[in-house]
Parts: sequence; structure tokens; C-alpha cells
Amino acid sequence: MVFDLDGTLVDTAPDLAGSLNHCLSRIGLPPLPLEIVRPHAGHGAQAMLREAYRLAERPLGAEELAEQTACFLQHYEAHIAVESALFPGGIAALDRLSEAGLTLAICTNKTERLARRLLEEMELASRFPAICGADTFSARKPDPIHLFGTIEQAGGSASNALMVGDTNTDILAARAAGVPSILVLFGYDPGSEARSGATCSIERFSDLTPHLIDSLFEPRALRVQAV
Ligand SMILES: O=C(O)COP(=O)(O)O
Ligand SMILES: [Mg+2]
Repeated sequence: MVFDLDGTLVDTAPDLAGSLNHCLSRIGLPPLPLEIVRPHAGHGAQAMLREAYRLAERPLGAEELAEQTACFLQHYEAHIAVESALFPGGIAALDRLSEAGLTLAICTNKTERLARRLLEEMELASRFPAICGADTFSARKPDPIHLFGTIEQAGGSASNALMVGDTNTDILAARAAGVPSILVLFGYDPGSEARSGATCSIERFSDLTPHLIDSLFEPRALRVQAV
């Protein structure tokens, strides 16, 4: 069972917003409120910086973007697990799935180093035999190479794996790999494409049960009949 990290398992938006606002304060811009930052939190440091400059109607050249991205990542690494927390019901869901015999893995577009650091600081790393980031393989989500590599590192096979994510990037990777996908609706960007592309969606972690997972592996004909 492969989890995306930001916006799916962990609500990292407060610490990402903190690092973004640190970068904005250096150039005299006021901090952005969390609710403005949250929808962009799953798209990486550069996307968040671009959006903040756009909102401030301030031009952003390649050199400044590179310099501010470095500043963001340095600040973020040092403040990665200050306010970040599992979404409600996350621990119970991980316990429930492990007890049901599922192997858990992480496939994130954070760098592997940052993902490991976050999970270690949250004392979650030991639950995941595979923690694979944007730089672990030759390509990142939505390329299925990232998901296939994660499944292999966790000792699984694509025919009995599934992906849980919060953005279309996750759903596209799952579709390209031919694995079922579950879209979490409490994440950062459950846009319409992700909603229509996912095999199913959940409103809360308590909906993520072994029964739901079993239903995703029933023969398609049975599922269609059930509907
Ligand atoms: O950092 C990002 O770009 C997004 O990370 P995620 O893949 O864990 O959502
Ligand atoms: Mg995400």
C-alpha cells in the first residue's frame, strides 16, 4: 500500500507556509495566511514561491527563483516537523492496515532526504520499508517509474499494490502503473481530474479499511454489478 506524503499522510502545510513566509520576509513581503498557501502546498517549493510572487504582483526571474528555492529548502529542512502532523485518524489507519498484513510504503515528490527526515522526526519512518522521493529513481510521479520502484523496494508487485494520494499527480502515476488509486479528499488539491481518475475517494482516514481495499481488487465485473 503506497502512500503519498504531503497532503495525504501528513499535513505539512503549516511548516511549508512557515518556510515560504521566511523567504517572503527577506524581500519585505508580508506573510501569506495558511489558507492561501494550503492548496499549493503539494506542488513543491518552486510552485509555492511562484504563486506567492504572482499574488504580490512581483516579477520573479530565474536567478531569484533559484536563490529563494535554496533559501526555502534550507529553512524547511531545519523546521520540517514543527507543526506538521498526521491527518486525523492517520495512526489508527496505519495500525489497522499493518495489522491486516499490508506492507506500507511512501512515494513522494519531496526529496528522499527530506521525506526521511520528516518521517524520522515524527517517529514514523520504521513503519515504511520503502521511502522513495523525487530523486530516488530516474523519474518522479506522475511517471510510473517512481511508483514501480517504490513497490519493488517494498518487496511487492504492481498486481497487488495500490496508491493513496491527494493530487492528480498521484492518480496519474497510479493509472500509468495500472494500480488502483484512492484519492483523499482532505488533502491539498483534489481537483476534478483527480476525482474522476481515481478508483475511489475517501473523506477521512476512518474510511480506509481492509474491506475497502479488498473491494478494489474484486474482478471488475463484480464491481460493476454491485454498482
Ligand atoms: O513536495 C512535493 O512536491 C509534493 O510532495 P508529495 O508528493 O508527498 O505530495
Ligand atoms: Mg501530496
